Amino acid sequence: MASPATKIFDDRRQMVDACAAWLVDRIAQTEGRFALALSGGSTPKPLYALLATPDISRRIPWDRVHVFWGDERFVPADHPDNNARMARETMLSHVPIPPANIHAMPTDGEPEAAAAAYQRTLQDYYGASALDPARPLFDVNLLGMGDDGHTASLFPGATQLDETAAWVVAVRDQKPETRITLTYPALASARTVLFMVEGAAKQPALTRVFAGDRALPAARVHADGDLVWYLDRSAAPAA
Ligand SMILES: O=C1O[C@H](COP(=O)(O)O)[C@@H](O)[C@H](O)[C@H]1O
Repeated sequence: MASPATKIFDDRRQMVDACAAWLVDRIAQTEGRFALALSGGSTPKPLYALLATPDISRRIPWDRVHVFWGDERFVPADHPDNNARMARETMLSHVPIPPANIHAMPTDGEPEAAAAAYQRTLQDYYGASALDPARPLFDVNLLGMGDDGHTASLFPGATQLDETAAWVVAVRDQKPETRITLTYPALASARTVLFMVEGAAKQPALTRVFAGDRALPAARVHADGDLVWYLDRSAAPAA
């Protein structure tokens, strides 16, 4: 990876504060609809909770914000592992976002059909079935990274890493649950891709990602616009 923009914070609190402030500004500076792709897992929870606090939430024009997900565990919407449930509980149910602006991944029926349905949702929003790098799908795509270097539900060695046509695919070979994930072309279609990574457990993988080790899925993410890493000091790559 060629010199990613990296911001390193002393701790998680500082990282989350900075990320929220940046996001609020970015939404304010954007005219019309604002498409925000969310990640799941544990890392973004404090960010979502902060965005829902009255002081921050009132500065966000929620009626203009549309939320999507980069990936989802294929479990019922009320399951504790459901990424959209986490975002609803920490943020979306506490802010005045119109329900029609919440575009969760479906998790019923067959995973492949659900992935195809979500691709149609994205294409309807985008207004085209082919991505144009000059007109990104997302204003901001928030991503996380697992200890093994996975991002969204793109895991090391998975066949989905090679997908170049579909925007959304099913991931059947991960345990314990099947997943749905955006593919690299869709993840890249963003004015800003912002990774948030925290904790010493991620430092070894992050060191490899920053060294350009393409075996780790996070290392292969590009952005049509900017790609930025927000890290806490314990996750920061070894020099
Ligand atoms: O499984 C997932 O893991 C990654 C990283 O999660 P974290 O708990 O280590 O923060 C997350 O970005 C992804 O959305 C999620 O489905």
